[in-house]
Amino acid sequence: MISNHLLFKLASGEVFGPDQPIALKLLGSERSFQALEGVAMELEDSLYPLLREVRIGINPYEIFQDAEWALLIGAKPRGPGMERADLLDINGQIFAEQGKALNAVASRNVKVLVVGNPCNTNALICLKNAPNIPAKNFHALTRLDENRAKCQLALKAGVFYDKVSNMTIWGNHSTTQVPDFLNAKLMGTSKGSHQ
Ligand SMILES: NC(=O)C1=CN([C@@H]2O[C@H](COP(=O)(O)OP(=O)(O)OC[C@H]3O[C@@H](n4cnc5c(N)ncnc54)[C@H](O)[C@@H]3O)[C@@H](O)[C@H]2O)C=CC1
Ligand SMILES: O=C([O-])CC(=O)C(=O)O
Repeated sequence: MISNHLLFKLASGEVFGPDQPIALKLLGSERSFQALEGVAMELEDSLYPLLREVRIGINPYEIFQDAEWALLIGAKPRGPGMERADLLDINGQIFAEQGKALNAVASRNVKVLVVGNPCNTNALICLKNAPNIPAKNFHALTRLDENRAKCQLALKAGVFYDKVSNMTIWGNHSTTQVPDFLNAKLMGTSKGSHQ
């Protein structure tokens, strides 16, 4: 679901800008390969001026060859009653394998963004399996939590969310996370002193 949204933003230039041509190499699993073929056709049908190549496959050692950016999304999502940590057994292996493949064939300066949950732990697993890529190039997608906290404060205060600033989140993308709303500011004033 997430990839389907992101791919069309990447192809249209919304992510890397209107002057940056892009080659998309899409890694799927055996089970999802038919769906992947469909997505590739939709991308080709769209004739995006910046989209120079679409390639699909299920072997990370082929798909990650010379990659400059690796957006690691493909993984199992939570089911009802599950915590993100419950996905570790299933998804952890995926990111160990993908880390090894990145280490072997990607650009030495590849930027890696791990989205699949538990994203912080998976990012660490990926990093540990890719010792030849700088650790600073690995990120876990926790921006969602900052956005979420900003939106919740804005809704509560009845203001648009551009009026919320200084909102920080600490910790994992998980139930142990601490959104620091005490230091957040609403319309430039501290939340604590705002009426
Ligand atoms: N960090 C964050 O803020 C967020 C993270 N997530 C996580 O992102 C992941 C994807 O979520 P959705 O797109 O909603 O799931 P989805 O189930 O709609 O799509 C996942 C896709 O990954 C594919 N896949 C599974 N194993 C794979 C592998 N080894 N290699 C390549 N592809 C593989 C599946 O066939 C499926 O097409 C989940 O782990 C979810 O928990 C979801 C929302 C926010
Ligand atoms: O809740 C989930 O499992 C998906 C996710 O990470 C989020 O929306 O924060």
